[in-house]
Amino acid sequence: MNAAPVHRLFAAQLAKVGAASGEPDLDRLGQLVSDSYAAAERERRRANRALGLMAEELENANERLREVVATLQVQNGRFEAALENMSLGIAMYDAEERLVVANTRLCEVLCVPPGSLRVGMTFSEVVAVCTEAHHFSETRASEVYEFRRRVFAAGSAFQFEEPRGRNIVAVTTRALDGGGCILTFEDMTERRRAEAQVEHMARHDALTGLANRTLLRGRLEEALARASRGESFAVLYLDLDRFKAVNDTLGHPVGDELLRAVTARLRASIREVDTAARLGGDEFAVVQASLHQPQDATVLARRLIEELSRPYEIQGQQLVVGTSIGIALAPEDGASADVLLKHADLALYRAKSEGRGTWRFFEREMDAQMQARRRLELDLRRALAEQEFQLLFQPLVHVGSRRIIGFEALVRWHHPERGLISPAEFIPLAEETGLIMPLGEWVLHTACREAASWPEQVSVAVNVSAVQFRSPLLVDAVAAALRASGLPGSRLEIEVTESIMLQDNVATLAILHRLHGLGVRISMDDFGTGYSSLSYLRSFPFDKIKIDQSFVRDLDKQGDARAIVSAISGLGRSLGMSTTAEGVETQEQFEQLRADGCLEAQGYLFGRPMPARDASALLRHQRAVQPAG
Ligand SMILES: Nc1nc2c(ncn2[C@@H]2O[C@H](COP(=O)(O)O[C@H]3[C@@H](O)[C@H](n4cnc5c(=O)[nH]c(N)nc54)O[C@@H]3COP(=O)(O)O)[C@@H](O)[C@H]2O)c(=O)[nH]1
Repeated sequence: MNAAPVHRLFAAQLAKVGAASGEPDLDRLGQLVSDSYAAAERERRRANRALGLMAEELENANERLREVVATLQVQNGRFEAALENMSLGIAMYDAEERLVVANTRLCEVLCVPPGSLRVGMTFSEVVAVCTEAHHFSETRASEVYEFRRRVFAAGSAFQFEEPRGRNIVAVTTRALDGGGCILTFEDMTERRRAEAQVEHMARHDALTGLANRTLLRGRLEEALARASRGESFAVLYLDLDRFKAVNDTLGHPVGDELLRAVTARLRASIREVDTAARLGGDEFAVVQASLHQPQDATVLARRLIEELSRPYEIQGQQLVVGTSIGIALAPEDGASADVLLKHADLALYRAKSEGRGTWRFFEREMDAQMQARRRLELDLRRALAEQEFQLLFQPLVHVGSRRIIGFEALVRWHHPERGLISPAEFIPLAEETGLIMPLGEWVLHTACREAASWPEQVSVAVNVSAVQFRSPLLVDAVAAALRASGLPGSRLEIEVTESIMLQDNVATLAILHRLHGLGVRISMDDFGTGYSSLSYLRSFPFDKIKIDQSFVRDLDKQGDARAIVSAISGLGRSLGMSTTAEGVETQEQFEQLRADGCLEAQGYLFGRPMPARDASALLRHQRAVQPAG
C-alpha cells in the first residue's frame, strides 16, 4: 500500500526535524507544526482583515455609486421635466442624423400628431411626418431636407421662420461638437399676433379703429410721393358740429357710440384707396386719393356732410350732429403732411366760422389771417396785464316814463397800435383762449364798482359768456364783485345768451339758481336768434327777455318783425318776465315797441355806450331821457 503524499511544506518540516535521516524529533516537529498553525492562523486573520477592508471599501464605493446614480436620476428627472415643460420644441440629432432627443412639445409646435416624432427616427423620416401633416408640399419638403442637410454638414447656426399650418414657427439650428445638431422650434403665432396688435394700436385710434395721426401722416407722405409723379389728392379735415353738447349732456358712453356710428358712415362714404383717420375728439380726416379735379373733393365733402348729418339712433335716442369740412389740395396746398393738415384745418376754421355744416377750400390768405389771429391773442394777453380795456355804459330806459333805469356795461379794447377794437372781434378769441375768465372778472368788478356810485334804483347789466358759465368759479366771482363794491345783488343783472342752455343743463341751471340766490337778476339776451327754444324759458325763471336788435331794426319795414316783437312781449308778460328791446334807433321803432307792450328799451335813440363819468353825469342831469337827435 502506498503512503499518502505529504504536503511539501510538511515534508520540509519533517526534513528539519530529521525525519528523512532517522528518528524524527517529535517535540520539535510538534513545535514546528504548532508554529505553522499559528503562522497560518495569523495569515488567515490578516487575509480576513484585508478582505474585510476590501469589502468595506467596496461597500463605500457602492454607496457612492448609488448616491451618484440617485443624483443622476434626480438630475435626469429634472432635465426631463425641464425638457417636457419647455415652450420650445427640441429635436437633437446625432452625427448619423438620428433623432436622439425629442420632447412632447415638439409635436405640438410642429403641428404633427402627438407621439408621431420618436427618438430613433432619421431626419428624413421626421420631414416625412411633417409632409404627411401637410405643412410642406413635396417640393418644399425636399428643399427643407436639403437645407437641413447643408446645416448638418456646415455645422453652422441658422435661424428662420416658417409657416406650419396656421402657426408661425421660428426654427433655430445649432451644430453640436462631434457631429449632429440641435434644433429648437418656437411657436411665434401669439407673439407675432401680439406684435401685430401693438403695431396696429400704435397706428390706429382705439375707439373707432380708424387710422390715427401717425398712420395718417404716413399715408400722406406716400400720397405726396405719388403726387410728385403727377397724382393729385385732397385732404378733408372734418369737425363734428354740436358733438360737444351731446357728449356733455348725454355722457361719454353715448358720445363714444356716436363717434363709432359716425365712423361707420365715414367708412361707407369713401373708397378703398382713400384713408379715413380720427385725429382726436370729434375731429376726423380723409385722404382722398387719385383726384382728377378739385370738384371731386367737393362731391365727397357734400356726400360726407349729407351722410353724417342724418339722424343717429343711439341708446334709444335720436341724435343729430352735423359736420364742417376744410379741404386742402395736394400738391398745390402743401409739400408736407403737416402743412397739408394745417391748411385743411385753416379751411375748416373758415367753414365753421361761416355757418357750419359746409365746406371750404384752403386759400392762401387764410394763413395770414390765422397768423394775425395769433398775434391778436398775444396782444390780448398783454392787454390784460397792461389794462388796455375800458368799460362803457349804455342806458336802458323804461318805455313808459323814458327814465334811465339802468346801464348795460360793454367792454372796449384800446389797442396801442390798432386803436379801438370791437368786442365782437376779441370776445370770441378771449373765449377760445380762456382769457374771458380774467377779462370777465375785471368787467364784473368794474361794472359793480361804477354802479355802486349811481342812485339806488339804477342797475347795471353785465354780459357773461357761455364759456364763463362752464366755470364753477363764476358764482364766487360775482359774489366777490358785489362784496368788493358794496352793490346789492338786486342791482346787478347778468345777461346770458341761450347758448349757455346748450351746455350741461343741470350744471348750468345750478349756477343760474345760485346767482338768483345772490339776489342777481338774469336776462336772456338776443332772444329770437339761434334756437329761441321756449323750453329754455320754462326751465329757468328768467327775469327778463331782451329782444334782439335785428327784429327792432326791421320794425319799420314790411315783414314779420313786428309780429315777432309783439309775440315776445306778450310771452314775457304772461311768463312774468320783463322785456327789453335792443338797438332802438328811431322814434318810430320806439312808438311801435310801446304799442306792442315792450317794457324797456335800449339803443342809440337814448344814448350810445359811454364812459362811466358820462353815464354818471347823465344820471345827475337828466330827469327823463329825451330821444337823441
Ligand atoms: N361776454 C361779454 N360780451 C360782451 C361784453 N361787452 C360787449 N360784449 C358783447 O360784444 C358784442 C358786441 O358788443 P358792442 O360792440 O358793445 O355792441 C353792443 C352795442 O354797442 C350795440 N348797440 C346798442 N344799441 C345799438 C343801436 O341802437 N344800434 C346798433 N347798431 N347797435 C347798438 O349792441 C351791442 C349790445 O349787444 P347785447 O349784448 O346783445 O345787448 C355783443 O354781443 C356784446 O354782448 C362783455 O363785457 N362781456
